[in-house]
Amino acid sequence: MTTTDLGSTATFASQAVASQFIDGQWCEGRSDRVLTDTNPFDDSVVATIRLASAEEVDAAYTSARAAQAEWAATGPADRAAVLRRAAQILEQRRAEIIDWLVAESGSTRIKADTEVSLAIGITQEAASFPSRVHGSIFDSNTPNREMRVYRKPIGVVGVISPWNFPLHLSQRSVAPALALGNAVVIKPASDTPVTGGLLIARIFEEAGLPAGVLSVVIGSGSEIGDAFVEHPVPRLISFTGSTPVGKQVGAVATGGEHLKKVALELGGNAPLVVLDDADLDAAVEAAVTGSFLHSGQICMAVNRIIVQAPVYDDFVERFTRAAQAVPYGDPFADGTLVGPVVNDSQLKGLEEKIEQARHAGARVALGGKIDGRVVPPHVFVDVTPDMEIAREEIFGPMVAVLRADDEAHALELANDHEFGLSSAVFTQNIDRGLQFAHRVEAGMTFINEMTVQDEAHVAFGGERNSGLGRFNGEWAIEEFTTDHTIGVTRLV
Ligand SMILES: NC(=O)C1=CN([C@@H]2O[C@H](COP(=O)(O)OP(=O)(O)OC[C@H]3O[C@@H](n4cnc5c(N)ncnc54)[C@H](O)[C@@H]3O)[C@@H](O)[C@H]2O)C=CC1
Ligand SMILES: O=C(O)c1ccc(O)c(O)c1
Repeated sequence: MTTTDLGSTATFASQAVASQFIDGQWCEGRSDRVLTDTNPFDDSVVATIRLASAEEVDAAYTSARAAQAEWAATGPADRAAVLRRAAQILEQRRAEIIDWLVAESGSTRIKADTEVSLAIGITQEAASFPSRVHGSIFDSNTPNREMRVYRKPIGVVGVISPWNFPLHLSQRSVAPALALGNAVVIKPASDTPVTGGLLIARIFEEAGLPAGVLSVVIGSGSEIGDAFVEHPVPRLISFTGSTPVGKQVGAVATGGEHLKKVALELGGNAPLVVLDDADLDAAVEAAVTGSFLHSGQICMAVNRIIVQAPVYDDFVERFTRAAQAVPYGDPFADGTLVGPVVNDSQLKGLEEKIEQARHAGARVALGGKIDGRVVPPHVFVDVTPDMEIAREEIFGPMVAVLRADDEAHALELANDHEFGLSSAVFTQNIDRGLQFAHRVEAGMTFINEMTVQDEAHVAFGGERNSGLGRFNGEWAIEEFTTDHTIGVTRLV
C-alpha cells in the first residue's frame, strides 16, 4: 500500500500544496489564523495552512475575471483537451489521491476509490461539453430582422464544497464550469482543504489550464464565507453542504448588492421503502451499503427504511444481522466500510442523536461502543415519524426502521419530510415500483437499488429543502451557461 508524504510539507504530485492557489501562484494566506489539517482517525497533522483573508478572495476573483474572456475564446477542442488531460492525471495519480482522501477526510479505501472514479467520470463528461453547446436562430416578426440566441459561459463561478466527498463535490461543479468557458474560484471545507481544492488546482495546473482560470482560497466559512458569496465578480455560486448554510448562501447571493445565480445541493434524508413483494436479500444488501458507506456521511444516504408490515419482522432480523457484519475501524485497512466521522462536532451530534432516539423510545436493534471518532453501525427499529431520528439528516452510520401498514402508508411516510433528494423502493413488480416512484417527492428514486447513485450524464439533484438545480450532463450545461439574445436587423 503506498502512503503519501502527508507531513506538514503536504506535497501532491511533487508540488507543495499547503497554501492558497491564486492566479496560478502557490502563496500564503494573509489571515492571522492558521489551519491545522488533521487526520480524523488518528489526529496526525496532514497539513498546516495560513488561511485566506477577504483580500485573497478579492485577488482570486479579480484574476478569474481577467483570465476568463481569453479562456472562453479558446476553441472547444483545446478546452476539451485540458479536461481530458485532467481526467488522465486523476487516473494516473489514483493511489496518491486515495491516500489523501483516507488521511484528510477519514474516507475508507473503498469510498475513496469510488470517489476518484466519480471525479474522473464527471471530468470526462465535461470534456464533451465544449462541442455540445449551441445557440438558436429564430425568424422575427419584424421584417429584415433575425433573432439569435447565443449560449455563453456565465463568466466567473464560485464553488463552495463540503468535506464528505471533497474531491468529487468540487470537481462536479469545477470541471463543467471550466469546460464551458467559465473561470472558477473554489472555497473547500476547512476539514478538507487539500482534497477539496488544492489537489484539484494541482491537477489542472499540470493539465495546462492557463493561470487565473482556476484559483483556490482556503478559509473558514465563518471568516470569508460572506465575502466569497457577495463579491461582485462571480455570476453563480455553486454550493454543496447543509441546508441551513445553503439557505444563508442563497440569501446573500440574491439579497446583496450584486445579484447572482445559485446552485444548491443540500441535505437529505433518503427513504428506502421495502414493499411486501420485495426481494428481501436485495433490499437488505442495498440498505446496508446505502446506510453505512462512508459512515453514512452522504447526502443520499439511507436514513429511513420503511417496511410494509407483512415482511417487517423478517426484514429487521436479516438487516440487523447484515449490519452486525459491517467492518468498521481503521479507514486505511482494506475492506473497512465504516471509518471515523470527520470531526468532533459531527461526533457530538451523533452521540446526541443516539441518546435522543433511545429517549424517544426507539428500540436499539444494533449499537456499540464509540471508539475515538469511529461510531459502529447503529440500527434503530420501531421508529415513529415524529422521532428526531426520523426527521433530521443523520449524516452518520445509523438508520431508522419504520413499519408501514400498507403501500399507501409507506408512501405517506416516505413523503412526510422537509427533504427530497434521493429515495428507493423495492418490489418485484416493476410497474408497481414505477407507479410508486412517480409519487415520491424527490429529485431521484431508484427501483430495487440503493439511494446512493450518481452517473455523470444523468440529472442529479433534489426537491424541497434538498436544494435548487441539477448537476451532470445537459443539466450542467444549462447550469453553467447563460443565454444572450441578439436581434440582427439589416437596414434596407
Ligand atoms: N448535502 C451534502 O452533500 C452535505 C450535507 N452536509 C450537512 O452539513 C452538515 C455540516 O457539514 P459541513 O461541511 O460543516 O456543512 P456546512 O454546510 O457547514 O459547510 C459546507 C461548506 O460551506 C462553507 N460555509 C459554511 N458557512 C458558510 C457561509 N456563511 N458562507 C459561505 N460558505 C460557508 C463551509 O466552509 C463548507 O465549505 C452535515 O452534518 C450534514 O448535515 C455536509 C456535507 C455535505
Ligand atoms: O452530496 C453528497 O453527499 C454526494 C455524495 C456523492 C455524490 O456522487 C454526490 O453527487 C453527492
